[in-house]
Amino acid sequence: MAIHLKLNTLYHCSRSFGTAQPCPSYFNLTFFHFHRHHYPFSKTILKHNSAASTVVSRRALLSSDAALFQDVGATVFLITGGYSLVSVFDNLTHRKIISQNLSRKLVHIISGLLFVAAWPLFSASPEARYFASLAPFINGLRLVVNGLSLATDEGLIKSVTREGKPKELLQGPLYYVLILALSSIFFWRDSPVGLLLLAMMSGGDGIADIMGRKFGYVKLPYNQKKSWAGSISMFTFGFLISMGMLYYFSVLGYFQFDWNLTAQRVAVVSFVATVVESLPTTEQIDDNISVPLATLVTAYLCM
Ligand SMILES: C/C(=C\COP(=O)(O)O)CCC[C@H](C)CCC[C@H](C)CCCC(C)C
Ligand SMILES: Nc1ccn([C@@H]2O[C@H](COP(=O)(O)OP(=O)(O)O)[C@@H](O)[C@H]2O)c(=O)n1
Repeated sequence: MAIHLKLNTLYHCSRSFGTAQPCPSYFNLTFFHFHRHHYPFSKTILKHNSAASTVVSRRALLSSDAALFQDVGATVFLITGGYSLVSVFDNLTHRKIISQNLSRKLVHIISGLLFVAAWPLFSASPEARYFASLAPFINGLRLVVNGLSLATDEGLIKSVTREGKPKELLQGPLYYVLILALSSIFFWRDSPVGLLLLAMMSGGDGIADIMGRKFGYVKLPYNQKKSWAGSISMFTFGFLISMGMLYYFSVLGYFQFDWNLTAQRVAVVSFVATVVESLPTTEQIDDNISVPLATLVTAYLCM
């Protein structure tokens, strides 16, 4: 009789615990399935395996608890951070230190980039991505409740809308947080596509607005509402932020890149996203949908 040890879910948590060790997903604890085969095995070996499996299962349970606490802590940090960010910019707008438009754009840039930068705080458990998505989903709920005027959070409305109308929360800001949530679920730390998508939406598109409003005297020939300064800024900063994000995650061990090839590919992705953002289609489709979509398709085709 042979013992065939089948571990249900084993996840190597190199980062979370500093050493590569088996770490099960906490909701999908490792269940040891013993399949008895008809091979001669002495009781001693059976006892040894049984004792060993008890040790491993205890360690697995401990590491799964640690992973759960780690993910809950990181989620609380993100949610708290999101609320704090909005209230800081509400304060700055209220005290007229910055304009409402600049406040919205800085929240647009900072929230998305810090959200992604915080992904390594989560454990290596398969469920970690869902915990991370809670922060944008909870903010989305907040945007819907205030956008439908079921509640009135003046600070939120002032710091993330153009004209201070609650209904505005149901457009750009809501699409934005939904893209954050979906990117963490479908791409997470497993694919550079999600990083590029958020770098272009948060960093590139956000900076295009700031630079375009400030220096956008020369308009684009095909779109009088957008300018060369805005688009060139989107391409340049979108590229740099994307490369910075890829470098950050590669230093943490999530990816390894051929940087020359990657730079060329990211340049193509940034260019396509910039062209899409410059098109006169904002009335039909929000930039917070068109830019991530263009980035996603181009990154899939060339990354
Ligand atoms: C203002 C925003 C989008 C509007 O975009 P646009 O219409 O100008 O193109 C961003 C809305 C952000 C949201 C209210 C808060 C999101 C917080 C995020 C999920 C978590 C950030 C955590 C970090 C540690 C600060
Ligand atoms: N490529 C771009 C993007 C924005 N902008 C400037 O930024 C303003 C807001 O751009 P937008 O309509 O894309 O703003 P959001 O939809 O991102 O909030 C535009 O009206 C332009 O003044 C630009 O000049 N060039």
